[in-house]
Amino acid sequence: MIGKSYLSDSLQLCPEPLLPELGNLALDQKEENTNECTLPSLPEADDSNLSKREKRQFNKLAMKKMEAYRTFCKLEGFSDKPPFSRLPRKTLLLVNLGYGAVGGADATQIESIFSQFKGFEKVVMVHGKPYTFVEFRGGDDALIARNALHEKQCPELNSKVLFIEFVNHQDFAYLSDRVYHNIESKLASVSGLIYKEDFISISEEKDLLDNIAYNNIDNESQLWHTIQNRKIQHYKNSFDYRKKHVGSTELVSHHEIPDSIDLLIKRAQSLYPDALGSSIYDQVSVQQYPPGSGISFHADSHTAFGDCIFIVSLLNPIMMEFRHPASNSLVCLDLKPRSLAILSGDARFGWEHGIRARKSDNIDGNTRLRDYRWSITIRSINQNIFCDCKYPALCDNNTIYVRDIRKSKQL
Ligand SMILES: O=C(O)CCC(=O)C(=O)O
Ligand SMILES: [Fe+2]
Repeated sequence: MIGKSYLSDSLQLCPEPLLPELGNLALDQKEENTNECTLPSLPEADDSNLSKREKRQFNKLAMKKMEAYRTFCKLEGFSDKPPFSRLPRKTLLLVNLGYGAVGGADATQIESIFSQFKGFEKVVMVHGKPYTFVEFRGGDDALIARNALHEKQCPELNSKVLFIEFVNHQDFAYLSDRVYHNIESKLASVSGLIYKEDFISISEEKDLLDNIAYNNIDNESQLWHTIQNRKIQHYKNSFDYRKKHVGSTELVSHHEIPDSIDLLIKRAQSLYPDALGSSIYDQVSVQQYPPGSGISFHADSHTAFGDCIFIVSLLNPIMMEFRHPASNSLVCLDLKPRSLAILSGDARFGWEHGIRARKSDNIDGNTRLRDYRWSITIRSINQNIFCDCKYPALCDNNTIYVRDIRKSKQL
């Protein structure tokens, strides 16, 4: 299936693309002091060979295209710079085709169009939005599909003309994942990541919330730090977020690890002895995430902490994402309340993890509003303050700061 060009042969003599860079040009030019993408005046169809009818057709389409691009930018909040790429990317954005678009289509229809192209992976529709994302295995595959369909009439869609752009999938949370048929295959794609639901019971969760998490949260006691809108409390050993290290004396928490958290450590160690070993887990951070808050992508300091980190989630679910700079992969893991996530091996050292600061998560195409979520992150201390992993991009072993600490401790 190759779409027919939407205009007559005479117009096809125009240099490609037919609507030259309208979208990109339009969206690159932002007027100062407005939140909206502003678009330049429409290009004139000035080919003197064109009939009046063809000129009208051209202008009508140019107008439609501009409106679709503007709507997309507005709905996605790209007021500064639209996320379109001039280079081929594995993700295509169908700017004017979605649930809410005029002449909209459903996922099956779109899938049947794109699955005819090599490398097609999946269609991601966004509820209530007039655009759709289509993922391919790679940019080269996506390029072939775009060349065949962009600005062409699509016979399967009542001859609708599609406008298609490349986007970087990491700019859109709901694009992040590849297709995983089950949670096991998803976990297998992030080596060293272990995930277990119902790690604690409902009554244990309630006890942890009442006695540890809610404890003094509204009281501006010294114990709580606020970073990126989330509240943090440390036990036993504190973490200095500015220096990205443990051990800064003014921040050392003098609070012992409560028994109820100690119990979690023992349980996790007995369930996963291979991953957690017999290390001493003596750095605990309790964190509250109000809706809209998150934690930037990061790999926990390699030189501050030991080989394994684990996270117990409480109260409400949240989407955590894992990003692998070496392969540009992104994997989403919906962390359910009462679950346990263990980051060991590659998941600990070679992947970054993070939680986007937003008010909802997209779960299988549905928007789920966020609510308050708590977490307990448990780590051991890397006593040597040294790391020889194979991920220099994520490793702090050679930073001047870490070298200085080693020197000062004569390590
Ligand atoms: O709250 C979480 O689930 C993750 C926390 C985390 O990654 C960290 O504190 O380093
Ligand atoms: Fe972390």
